[in-house]
Amino acid sequence: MELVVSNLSKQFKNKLAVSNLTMALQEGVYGLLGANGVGKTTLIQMLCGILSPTAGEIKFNGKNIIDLGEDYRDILGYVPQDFGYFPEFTAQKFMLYIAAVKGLQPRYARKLTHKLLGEVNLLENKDKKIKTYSGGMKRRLGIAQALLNNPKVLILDEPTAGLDPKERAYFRGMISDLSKDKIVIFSTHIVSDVEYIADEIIFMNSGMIELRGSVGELTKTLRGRVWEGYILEKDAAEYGGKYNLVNSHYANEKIYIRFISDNIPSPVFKSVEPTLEDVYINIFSSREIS
Ligand SMILES: Nc1ncnc2c1ncn2[C@@H]1O[C@H](COP(=O)(O)OP(=O)(O)OP(=O)(O)O)[C@@H](O)[C@H]1O
Repeated sequence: MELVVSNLSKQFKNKLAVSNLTMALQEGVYGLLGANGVGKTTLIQMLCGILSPTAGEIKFNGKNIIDLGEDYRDILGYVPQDFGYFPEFTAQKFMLYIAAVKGLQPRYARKLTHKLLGEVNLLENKDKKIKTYSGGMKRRLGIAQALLNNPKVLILDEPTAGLDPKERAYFRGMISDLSKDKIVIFSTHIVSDVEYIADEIIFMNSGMIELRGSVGELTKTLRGRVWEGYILEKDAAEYGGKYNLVNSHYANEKIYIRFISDNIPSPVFKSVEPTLEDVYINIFSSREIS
C-alpha cells in the first residue's frame, strides 16, 4: 500500500501554501510537524481530496485519487481540525447518521457503532448529547466516526488541540493501537504528540518538507550540538541573542539554558543527548512549544 505525492503545490491568490512537495508513504504512523501556517492543513485537505492542487498529483496504489473518486473515499478516514458535530445528537445517533452517509447497512452500522464507541471508550456515554461532551470525548468521537469505513488511510488534523495532558496521552495510545496495516498521518505542532508513536516524522516548513526520518535519525543530526549549563543573569541577553535557545529558566540565582550551537562557547556547558524538540527548535527557531 502506498500513497505517493508528486510535485504537489497549492497557490491561494498570492500565498503558495504548499510548494512542489514530493513524498511517498507506506503503512505506518507519520507525524506531520510544523509551526502554525506552514501548510499542514492545506496538504491534508489535498490528501483528502477536499482541495484540488494547483499543480502535481496524489496517487493511491498507483492511481490518481481524483480518478479513484468514490473508491478513494471508501478507504479514507478523516478527522478534521474543526469537526462539525451535531450538538443535539447523542454519540450513538451521530455515528448511525455518519454510517448512513457512508452507505453502511443499518444492522451492520449498529453493530459497528457499538464496537467503535467501545474502542474509543465512549460506550457509557453513548446516549448523552454531544453538547455535554468534553473536548477529549468529542475528539474520540471524531476518531470513531472516521473508522466507520475501516479506512486504509487515516488522516488526523491536529486531533489533540485543546486536550489536557491525560487526554492527549490516552489519544496517542489509541492512535498507536489502531494504526496497524494503515497509513496514518497525524498533523500537530506539539512535538510530544508524535515523538513516541510515529514511525516517521515529517517536518514541514514554508509549504515544503524540511526534514523527514525516524526520531532516532533526526535527533542524530544534532548530536554534539546541544548544550546545557548555568549562566549569570547579566549574560542572559547575550546568549539569547547569539544562540538558538531551546529552554531557559531561573534556578538558584542563576539561569539554566539549553541551546544549540556547532561549538561549545565555554567549558561550563556540557553536551546533552538531542531530543525531537531540539530538532523542532533548530528548524523553527521558536520557543512556542508545548
Ligand atoms: N483559503 C485560503 N486562502 C488564502 N490563504 C490561505 C487559505 N488557506 C490557507 N491559507 C494560507 O496558507 C498558509 C498555510 O495554511 P495552513 O492552514 O495550511 O497551515 P497549517 O500549517 O495547517 O497551520 P495551522 O496549524 O494554523 O492550521 C497560511 O499562510 C494560510 O494563511
